[in-house]
Amino acid sequence: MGNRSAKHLCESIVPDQDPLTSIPLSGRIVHADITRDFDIKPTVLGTGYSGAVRLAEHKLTKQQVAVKQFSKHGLKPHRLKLLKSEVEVYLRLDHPNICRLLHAYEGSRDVWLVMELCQCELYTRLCRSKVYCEENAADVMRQVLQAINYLHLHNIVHRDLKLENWMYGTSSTDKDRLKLIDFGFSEIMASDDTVLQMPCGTLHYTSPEVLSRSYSSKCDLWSVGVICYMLLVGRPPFRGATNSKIAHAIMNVEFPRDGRWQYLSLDAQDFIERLLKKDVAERMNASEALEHPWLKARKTTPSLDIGTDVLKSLRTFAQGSHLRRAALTILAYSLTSAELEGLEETFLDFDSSGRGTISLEQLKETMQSRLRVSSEEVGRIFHSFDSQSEEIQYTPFVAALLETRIGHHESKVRAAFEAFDVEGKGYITADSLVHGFNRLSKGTQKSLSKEEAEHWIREVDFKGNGVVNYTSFLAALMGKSLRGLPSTEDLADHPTLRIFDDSPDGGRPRGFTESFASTTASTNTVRQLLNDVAADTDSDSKEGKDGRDVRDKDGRVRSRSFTGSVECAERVQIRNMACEVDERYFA
Ligand SMILES: Nc1ncnc2c1ncn2[C@@H]1O[C@H](COP(=O)(O)OP(=O)(O)OP(=O)(O)O)[C@@H](O)[C@H]1O
Repeated sequence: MGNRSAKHLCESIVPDQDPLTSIPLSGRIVHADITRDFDIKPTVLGTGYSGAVRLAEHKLTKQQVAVKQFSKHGLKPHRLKLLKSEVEVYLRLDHPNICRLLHAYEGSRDVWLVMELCQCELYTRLCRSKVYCEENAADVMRQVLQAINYLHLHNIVHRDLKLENWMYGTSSTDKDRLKLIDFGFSEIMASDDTVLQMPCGTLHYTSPEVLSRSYSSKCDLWSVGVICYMLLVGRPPFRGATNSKIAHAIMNVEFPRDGRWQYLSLDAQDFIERLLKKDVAERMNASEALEHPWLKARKTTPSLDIGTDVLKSLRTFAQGSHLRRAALTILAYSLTSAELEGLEETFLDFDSSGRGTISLEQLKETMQSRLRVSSEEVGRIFHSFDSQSEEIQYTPFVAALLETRIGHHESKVRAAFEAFDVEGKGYITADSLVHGFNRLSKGTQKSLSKEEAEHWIREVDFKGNGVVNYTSFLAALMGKSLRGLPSTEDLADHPTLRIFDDSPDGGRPRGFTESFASTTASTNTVRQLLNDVAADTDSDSKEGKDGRDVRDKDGRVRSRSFTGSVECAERVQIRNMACEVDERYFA
């Protein structure tokens, strides 16, 4: 026994590789103790089978999150299997109606799931209001089914759907957005027709076939029917004084159609009846339920603001550099629903079929009909997402819409930069990109060749010194149109100015314009330096005066180095290039 516990203690629960994103540097998976980054507060947000879920705060950003902790110590094999499955499933999920898993930490003894902080349970709201009107209940059911449809289309069965496992978001626009939590009994099925046997869930919500130990993902639709009945009628459909009486009612008794039931619309009654079918073949699946007239009649018309701003962002994303796309995606994965405010709606507007992902066909349909974009351009935008499947997932999609919000997330932008700056040098190089990507990428995840990495750097390296510092990174993320550098072969015909720090440690010279960012004083300093360069005051370099070029022995224009004025002691190097410093950037 002792040996077995020791073995389980060593077993890794959190995978090395993020199953959700093709970008290995997302930072969602952390093999370290959570206390390195978060302070766990004494506040208990809720308690369940696995223990307390607590409030925690990020040490640097002060962001508040919900943390579920599991001890790996002495777990029985079936608990270990469930825990692994919970982590594996949760890491794959990316949908506006699923509580966002921001990080999975694993230390030597514990695993921590760091989730966005939700506000209150659907259960609590129902207890307060006793019953939901049909309008509100239909809104809840649509959100519930969107999440379930997404899970089932990805061959995931939840197996514990109940009022307590749906929570509302925290922000003002998010307060009516439902989020599914708790994937403790979820399982990834090998295929659509996998037959499951393990009895699990919460009895009041459990389907007859789960009790008979032979079931499919349709068991979730039964639980959805129970939730809907409870919202509209105010009590569970299958009752009994003991567990065996409840189980008997589920297996053999029709649910009661008295009390509030009689006052429900025929559509609402039909909706519940089609979900609470004991015969699985007759029960609606999630996409059929989403098409039911009771929900269809209430579907809000798509918002009209899929407009030019969305189109502009999608275009900038598609035309932007690879580094920008990857960095925005990493940033989006680190944001909570509250921080993505408004963008969820845009995604759901595009996702007209309720799949929880956007296919090329869907993107075409929406962009051609509502934005009048050509089919070719939609194709270009779609392929810029570089998706591994034939669909765009939720977070990469909203990443494309983030450009106007970069300024709101300074600390997270910095974290995204640090993810690329693998060696912590303060700038990103092609080598650090290759190292970062290839250290973590295995199998399906993207690996990066040196050539590709150099190309990524060149696309945003407006200073032309082969590295990307934080200022350039930030500018690139904000979609500032910094002029791209010519390829090295064109340099002789396309003069550029490069300004370098004196590099006393003999290290690689680094563009110092980063410290000038966006102040008038900085602009003036740059201008001063440019003037010094133009005046060419270096007494050792007579050849360069009067506009004459310095040439090497083959007659090619040569770089000149000299020291500027006394006030500007930095060393300035001129290459045979025109100034590529983007004036707008310093304005
Ligand atoms: N992201 C969150 N934000 C705020 N509170 C949360 C969050 N996640 C969970 N909680 C609270 O913690 C409670 C327990 O969480 P959860 O259901 O995930 O744990 P569990 O141990 O798997 O529970 P169960 O016994 O239902 O299986 C929830 O009912 C809820 O009140």
